[in-house]
Amino acid sequence: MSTAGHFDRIALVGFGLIGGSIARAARDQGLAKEIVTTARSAKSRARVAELGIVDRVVETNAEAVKGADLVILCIPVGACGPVAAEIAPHLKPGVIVSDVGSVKASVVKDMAPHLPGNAHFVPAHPVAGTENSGPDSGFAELFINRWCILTPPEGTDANAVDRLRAFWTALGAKVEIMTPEHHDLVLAITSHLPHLIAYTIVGTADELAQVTSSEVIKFSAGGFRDFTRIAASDPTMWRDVFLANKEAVLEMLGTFNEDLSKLTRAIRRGDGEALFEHFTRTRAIRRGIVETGQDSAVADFGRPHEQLKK
Ligand SMILES: NC(=O)C1=CN([C@@H]2O[C@H](COP(=O)(O)OP(=O)(O)OC[C@H]3O[C@@H](n4cnc5c(N)ncnc54)[C@H](O)[C@@H]3O)[C@@H](O)[C@H]2O)C=CC1
Ligand SMILES: O=C(O)C(=O)Cc1ccc(O)cc1
Repeated sequence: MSTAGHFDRIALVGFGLIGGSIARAARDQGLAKEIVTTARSAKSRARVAELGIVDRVVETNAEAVKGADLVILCIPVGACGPVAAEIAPHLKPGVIVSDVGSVKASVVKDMAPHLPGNAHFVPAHPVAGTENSGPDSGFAELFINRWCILTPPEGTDANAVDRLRAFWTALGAKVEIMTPEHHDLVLAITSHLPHLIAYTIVGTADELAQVTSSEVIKFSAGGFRDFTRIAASDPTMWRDVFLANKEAVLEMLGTFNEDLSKLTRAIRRGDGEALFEHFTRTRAIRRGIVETGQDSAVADFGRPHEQLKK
């Protein structure tokens, strides 16, 4: 089939938020003759079958990938290496193998050694998501107007990269290519550190002696409420992200702590000028994001398709 972004058989290993969203969008856009997915427990297989989005739901990853032209691992980054080893003997020659992990260098390092020479490995990260997980959490519009970053290792077949780019474009995403290392540095500051800060502050508020938990809930209308959404994100996924992107996160955390110390000092010294100057600069950054339409990734979760396109 030569239609851009189309594959005869797509195998999704993992049917959670991202796997389920890819399945819904690919089906809506007619991007595959057949979509197969893995669901490991009998309960989740029954649920995925009931949803009626994919053509087949199977128990093992080996069975899912057999005969597939595009295989996408939609599982926590820590599971990508072992799953690559598990599926390798069952891959069709010429298959494109990809993933959706939030960290890229570790996924490349963990997966690449297991994949056969006749498979094309094109790692990907759709920079789009929510705090929800599981088979019911996905939606077809998730990737519309969001970035999807591809990090193909040097020497990857250009045609395979083009085909995966066309696939993500057909799902509604804007595609950019960069190295895994650069991806991990950028995402450490734009995604991983914000999640760590949210996990920290919600935990801190929960442990306060002077303020009760019921007061925290009652008066959470300010910034705290936004942090609680992020801090509700999947624990397995985020444990793996911080273990896998350790170096870049620690580097960004060092800079963050220095900047936090500067603001702490300004508050202690009553330096209103320093605070005002800092807040003015950050307000301009937010306004720049809004003007270029980049804020929708945060603001649009859960909105119906028609609103998302506006
Ligand atoms: N949640 C988000 O907002 C985003 C997540 N990502 C990345 O997408 C990947 C998947 O995340 P979600 O879909 O959110 O998670 P999820 O928790 O909704 O789904 C993950 C699925 O993988 C399955 N799974 C785990 N280990 C497996 C294995 N060894 N074999 C087969 N299935 C296995 C789980 O049973 C579950 O169904 C992660 O690597 C994450 O970093 C990327 C962009 C956004
Ligand atoms: O829920 C949110 O605000 C997110 O930031 C979603 C998200 C989580 C992980 C990613 O790698 C990309 C996007």
